[in-house]
Amino acid sequence: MFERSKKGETALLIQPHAGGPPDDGAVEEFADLARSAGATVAHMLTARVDRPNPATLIGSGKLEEVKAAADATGADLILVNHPLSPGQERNLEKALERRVVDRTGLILDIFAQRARSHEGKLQVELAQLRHMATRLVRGWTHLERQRGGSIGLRGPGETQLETDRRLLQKRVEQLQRRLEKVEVQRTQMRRARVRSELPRVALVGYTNAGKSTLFNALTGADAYAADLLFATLDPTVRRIALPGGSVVLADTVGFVRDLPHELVAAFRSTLAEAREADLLLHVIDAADPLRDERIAQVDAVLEEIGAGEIPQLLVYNKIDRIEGAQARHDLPTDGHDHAHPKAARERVWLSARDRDGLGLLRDALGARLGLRRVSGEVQLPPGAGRLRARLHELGAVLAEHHDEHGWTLSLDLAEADAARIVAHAYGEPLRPLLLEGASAPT
Ligand SMILES: Nc1nc2c(ncn2[C@@H]2O[C@H](COP(=O)(O)OP(=O)(O)OP(=O)(O)O)[C@@H](O)[C@H]2O)c(=O)[nH]1
Repeated sequence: MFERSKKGETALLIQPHAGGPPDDGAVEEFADLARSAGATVAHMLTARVDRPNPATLIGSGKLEEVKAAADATGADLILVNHPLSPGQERNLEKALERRVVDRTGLILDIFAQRARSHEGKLQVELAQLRHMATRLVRGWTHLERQRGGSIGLRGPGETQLETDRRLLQKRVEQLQRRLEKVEVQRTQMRRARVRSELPRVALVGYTNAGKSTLFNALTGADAYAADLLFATLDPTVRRIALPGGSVVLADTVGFVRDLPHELVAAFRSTLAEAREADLLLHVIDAADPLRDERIAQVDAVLEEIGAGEIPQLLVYNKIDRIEGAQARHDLPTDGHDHAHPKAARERVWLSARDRDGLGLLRDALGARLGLRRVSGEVQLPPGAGRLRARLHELGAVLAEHHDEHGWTLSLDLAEADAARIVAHAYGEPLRPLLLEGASAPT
């Protein structure tokens, strides 16, 4: 649905900052975002804005400097790492004679490129239209047409910009109705999963940390992973089998620092996967020099979406990129380190790409979720053929004996599977039989 520009645009980046020196991490992250949208970064400028200019955000001297740098580097797009009002955006475009896109516009563009599911596409289109609606005012210069640019205009942009507000409003309403329907379906699916009583685990983490790669490694699914930001836009949900039973694993959207509020709202149903999880697997790029900052930024977003209190297991991924690093499992430390309050959290160090350390993660997950195995003997009446077949399918049958009363089965299986199969599919009476003979958890 969303086409990438054939030829990458050349962008000049502006990093506004107040007081003190500019934050290098923020500048680098913004450059990553720009590249992720398909732009070539020609130049970066910082601009001190202690007292933001209401018309153009940056002062007139800086504006001249930006214009000169843009001319010298042949930049055809200006990206500003700060929210711009529609008026500021317009004034800057006029002064710089180039298209200007703010941070939210850039992130929306990336989301538009990466949306995979029907719901994800609807969510992005709605967020883009809302962002755009405020900019549809008289005097729009349509610079993008003359210059053939595309960042910030992909998705619905090309056609909707030329329509009037009434049409835009109609489309917004239509999208809202469709989304409501999809959200109802998603909620029903989630409820069904809750009823299945399986523990729910959600992968969260800074964008590009390796969530999709880990999801694929754990599920064997061939979901899309790319060395670009936001490869994951739509959560993929799968059941995975652990030694002590099954859990439901959800992949979620990659987080960035200061996720624009429009996007948090647009992705509320997607983010609900994280909010409603029993445990979060917080995936971290262990080789990222800014990894501690990233952890704090993800924690801040989790806090914002109401998932701040959900227990986490930290997964330090990409150990193959750290010399001498080996897969390992650090149990949570009891002593509370005040300088690093999060230092006490449980961690697993692994490489999702090389599938190194996955066993440690599976065991840690099982232990953390209290997954246990049960074993014992159970007698099945002759009519319980389906249950017997199901138990065989699960590999739960160690031995069996058949006589005129039916089957006597010697079983070993996950407690959750036992409870689920027996209680839900075949009626309560069989449950005590199985659990009576249960051995101590392994
Ligand atoms: N060296 C190395 N690279 C990895 C590892 N895991 C993932 N990657 C790479 O990191 C990049 C990002 O991986 P993804 O799985 O798409 O990351 P993500 O967290 O899902 O990204 P978003 O969707 O942007 O949030 C890809 O190029 C992966 O191949 C790893 O263990 N080692």
